Amino acid sequence: MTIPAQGESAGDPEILLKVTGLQKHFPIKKGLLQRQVGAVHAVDGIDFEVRAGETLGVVGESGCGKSTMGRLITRLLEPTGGTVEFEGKDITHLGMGGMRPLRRDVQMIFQDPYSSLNPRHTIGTIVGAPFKLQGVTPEGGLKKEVQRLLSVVGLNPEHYNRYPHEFSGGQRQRIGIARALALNPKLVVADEPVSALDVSIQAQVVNLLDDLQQELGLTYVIIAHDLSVVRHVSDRIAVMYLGKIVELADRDSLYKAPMHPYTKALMSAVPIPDPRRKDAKSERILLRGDVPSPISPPSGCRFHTRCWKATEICRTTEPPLLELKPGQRVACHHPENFEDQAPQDTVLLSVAREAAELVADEVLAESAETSAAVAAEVADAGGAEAVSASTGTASTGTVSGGSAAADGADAGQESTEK
Ligand SMILES: Nc1ncnc2c1ncn2[C@@H]1O[C@H](COP(=O)(O)OP(=O)(O)OP(=O)(O)O)[C@@H](O)[C@H]1O
Repeated sequence: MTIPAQGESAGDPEILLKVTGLQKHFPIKKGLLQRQVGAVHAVDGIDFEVRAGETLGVVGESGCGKSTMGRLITRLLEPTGGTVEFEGKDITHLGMGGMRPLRRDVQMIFQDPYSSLNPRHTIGTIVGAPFKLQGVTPEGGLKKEVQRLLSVVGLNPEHYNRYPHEFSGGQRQRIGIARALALNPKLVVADEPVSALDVSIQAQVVNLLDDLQQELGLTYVIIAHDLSVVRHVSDRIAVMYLGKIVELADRDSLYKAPMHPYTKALMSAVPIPDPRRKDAKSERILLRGDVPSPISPPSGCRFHTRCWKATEICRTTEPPLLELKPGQRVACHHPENFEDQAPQDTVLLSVAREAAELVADEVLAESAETSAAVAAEVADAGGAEAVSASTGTASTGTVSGGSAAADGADAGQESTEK
């Protein structure tokens, strides 16, 4: 599968889904007259595209708006603002009739295989329901097609007449997948498809999704709260925080050199097995507190209340999502592994100083070292970016303000020189 570079033209046939300025504000109503007194800014202006045949992973902590985004792009929810285009057609406000053909092309797999299947229906009825709803009779008859779908997802077609409670969690999720595949969709949105399953079963279901993609040429948007699930299956990853996309990059760039501090924090929460580092002590970035309320999100950069790099500009000015490196978009004034976007702003906010206490010195040092290593690589490639990336190192040193970070920056410098 070849994926074209980012930023291609809007009419690109490779782009299956295009989302522009998408918003969902849930009104908060009070009193007898149910007057609107506020709104939950669940999704607050996001832009991205999904290319045919790719897997876009969407990650972020609970409450960041991932499920709402999934429901908006499958049109299970009506957006408050922005547009959704599917195969170049604006589907943002299509009514029931207009959506009918699209329901075949876009399917959703839900998180909870226990509650998403009707316990009173046999799996034959459940998997066959999409045909009935669309008024389609499959070639060879409904029963035969349902049995074929069951075997495609690795279930015994003879179990056609059994009920959901007779299956394990992993098997039930396979039933959900068979139902989603029934009408041969183009796009499948999977909302936390494995988080309700045992860890040992999770890999099986993720592998099944991967195999089905190869066989059927599916396009996926896979939503997960951490990076461990999407890591192996995604071509690109969007990181969401409080209703916004803060970083969107191809998988390898994101893992090699995350640019948003939030991405870095999410990544440090997932231990990555690396035999070369088996003796190294694993350091983690701890995020203080919960995601702030989406009813009144923080001003400027929404992550500034938990970020160890936050300065005044982060509190006052919202950073736009910019493509700072090819294939890597980030919304940050002081990105990791890259040139500082607001180098004049060096005084840390007090919240950032407190957050830095939670970020181990070793992490800050390692952060500086990675920045320098990336700078060296870019320099090897002969890009002018090298200069900026080393400035990024300096910025990490500035942020921590401590000697450890300065040492880290030095260590990084050393590794650049080597
Ligand atoms: N129907 C609704 N009415 C009001 N608020 C809602 C509604 N659905 C979601 N929200 C709120 O919108 C915000 C985003 O929720 P959403 O479920 O999209 O987040 P999420 O990142 O998917 O989290 P989780 O992984 O916990 O599902 C949350 O604060 C949630 O409480």
